[in-house]
Amino acid sequence: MKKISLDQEQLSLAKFNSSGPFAIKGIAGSGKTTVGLKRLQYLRTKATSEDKILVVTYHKVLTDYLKYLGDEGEDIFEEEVLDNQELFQHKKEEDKKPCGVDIINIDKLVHQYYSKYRDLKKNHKHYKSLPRFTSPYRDLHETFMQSLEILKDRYPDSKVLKRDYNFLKKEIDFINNCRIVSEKSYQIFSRVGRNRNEEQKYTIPKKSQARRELFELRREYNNNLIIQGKMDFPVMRLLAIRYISENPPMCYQHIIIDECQDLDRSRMDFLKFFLKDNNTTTATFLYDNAQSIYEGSWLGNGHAFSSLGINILGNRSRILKYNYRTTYEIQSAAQSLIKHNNYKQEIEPVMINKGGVKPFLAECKTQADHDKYIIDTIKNQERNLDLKDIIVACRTNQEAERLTLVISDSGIDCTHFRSSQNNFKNNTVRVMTINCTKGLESEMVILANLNKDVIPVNSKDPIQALQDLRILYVGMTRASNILHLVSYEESSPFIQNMPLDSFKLVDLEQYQEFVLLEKDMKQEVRSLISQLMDELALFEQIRNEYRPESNFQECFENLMTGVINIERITDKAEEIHVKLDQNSSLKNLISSFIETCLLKKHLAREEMMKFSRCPFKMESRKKNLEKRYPYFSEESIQSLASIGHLTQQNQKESIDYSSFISGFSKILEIELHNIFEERSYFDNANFEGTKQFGSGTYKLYDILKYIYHHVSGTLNDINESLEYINFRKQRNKATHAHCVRLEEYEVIEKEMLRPNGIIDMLHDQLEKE
Ligand SMILES: Nc1ncnc2c1ncn2[C@@H]1O[C@H](COP(=O)(O)OP(=O)(O)OP(=O)(O)O)[C@@H](O)[C@H]1O
Repeated sequence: MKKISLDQEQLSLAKFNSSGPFAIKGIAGSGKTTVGLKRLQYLRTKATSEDKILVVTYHKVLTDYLKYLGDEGEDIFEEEVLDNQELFQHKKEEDKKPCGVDIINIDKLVHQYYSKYRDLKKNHKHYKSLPRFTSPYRDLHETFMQSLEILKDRYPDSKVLKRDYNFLKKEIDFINNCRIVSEKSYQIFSRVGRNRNEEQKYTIPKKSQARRELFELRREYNNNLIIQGKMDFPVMRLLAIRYISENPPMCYQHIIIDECQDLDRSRMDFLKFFLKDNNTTTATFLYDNAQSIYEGSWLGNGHAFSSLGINILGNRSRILKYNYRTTYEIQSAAQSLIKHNNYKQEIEPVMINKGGVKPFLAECKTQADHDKYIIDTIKNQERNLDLKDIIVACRTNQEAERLTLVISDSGIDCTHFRSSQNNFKNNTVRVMTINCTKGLESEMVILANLNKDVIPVNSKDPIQALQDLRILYVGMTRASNILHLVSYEESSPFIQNMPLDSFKLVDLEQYQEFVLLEKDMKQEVRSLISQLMDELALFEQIRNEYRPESNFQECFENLMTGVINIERITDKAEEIHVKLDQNSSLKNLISSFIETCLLKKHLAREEMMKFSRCPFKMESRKKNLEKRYPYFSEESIQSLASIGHLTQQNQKESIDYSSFISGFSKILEIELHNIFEERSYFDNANFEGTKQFGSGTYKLYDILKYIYHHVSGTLNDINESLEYINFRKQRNKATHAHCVRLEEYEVIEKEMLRPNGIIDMLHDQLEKE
């Protein structure tokens, strides 16, 4: 498991040391759960052995995931937790044993107390037949319809009671979930988050006869359930609360609640009973309203903590806005989903440093094509990813069940993750509903069955549509590197509303072509691409490392301008290498550069050309390139165009590799030189300079992208090169956020040179040799 070094803000939140409630709001991937885990570690080392800590999540799957992270990740953090916090001054020296921790999902906890209530009432004339668990849908539906009939007899002219089952049941659940216990409160209750204009017909006016009838329906239904020995979740929670309000439960010194935007009022109220009543207890709330996916969500629908009697003031409410998880491209697509479907996000995310490939959109014709695409995609990744790094998620459990069978039948190990025990250690593909992916993450996520009328289930119901939009947003933001969106017949309107450039559209025929290639061949192509990337990263690296020394500039420029073909590059490099002092780290860099060049030459010659394709003729190719790269010099355009031309002509024959490389090198030479020129801006350390530098790297990046695309012409899944991702890692911030300050850029640079960075890897490699 990777080591994490928390940023300053995260660390200060993990070690926030005053008692009382404390809220951390943050965008998807900003490290809320990570901070929660660190905070748990911190509180644990500080609390006494009599204390207990409760960690609560909404979903069982997330609970299992946290337990897994807790087990695996005893030392996932780089930093030591500091001592001396006032909060723990009461801790005695001799009491060093760690306190106990309960990690549980909220509904399991509710069920425990409901069971106690059931035991207590086993001889009560009305409550004696309470069931152990919730009843099947069929039974609940039956009781509901009976209760509705009673109400219809009572109010024969009622309009609201003529609404369909889903509408009415949702409203009754809403009343129960919000713990609205009198008709008077219901009459004046505002349903935050509903847009009145568009959803007039879905809102029920305040102080109306309709609300009276609905409230009576709720009473009738709740009573009938209990009398008939049936149970649903909202009523179960009310009974559990009734129990703990009369029989105080075992209390906790600290409570951490992850994803608490999903909790409705009854769950939040329930949890409040578990906090010890003393002046050293803490409650940490971790949440993100953009990921609120349930209608009854309390915070998620805009209610304030104060409405729960919880006061979170001043620096007790903090925001995390740096996205550490996803790539720039995935985050942009998720933002575009939100923007183009008219939803406004509370916190504007800031990308930290990751670049990758756009999400793949595969719009298949039939369900069979859809399933095949998913299977091929998984098989295709087998060499690069473990199966457990892949999540396949869809809207419903029924579809998840079906996909699990289909994927298993193709010989891939795969498990349906849901409410039963979920083992995160097993190396199998994880199939689940998108709701269950909440709080999880994975290298690769395949969102399946994104069809019209599946998501949103009912686009005419704006509340449902908003929930489903957030569900899709949650699903998309689970992917750390690769995201596939797959549909068949007709895609979800959410996707149709997004601009096409948010995705990389999959040409299904070409995809098949790649899938059919031999595994070894694929691997070679990947390795070739990554070597090219390495080499370019190295140029950059050398330049960055020796920026302050003027003689380096000369040396570097010699290296660059002397480039005509690969032999010349290596010769020049060797020349410099000989001249350098034995201890110079530049010497090592150049050694590895030479190694890379030679290796590249060896591997690239044959394979590179096999996979190059370019569909244009020379002149149209040039025009196209000019349009695409308006800031490129004429010479660069000419060279790029001839590379394409050359490679196309030589596609099937043995090729003149050195001409290819000379074109390629020419571009590098020109564009890197341009960047060099911009160094004066960079040295001025002002805003403009950074911007200019940003555009400089952008040029280089675009060349890379072009070459990458070119080399991997037929490969639609251009996601396999880790090096590619690494190389781009530090670029996005300067490229896309035009207002990055120089200091920030320097932080990024340091990050590039951090331990285990590219330089270290090269040194290690050399040492091994
Ligand atoms: N300071 C950091 N440095 C590097 N990686 C980090 C840092 N903070 C968090 N991460 C990583 O970012 C990813 C997302 O973190 P985490 O799951 O805690 O975010 P989250 O805010 O809970 O996300 P979500 O709300 O989407 O579930 C994890 O892989 C985590 O290891």
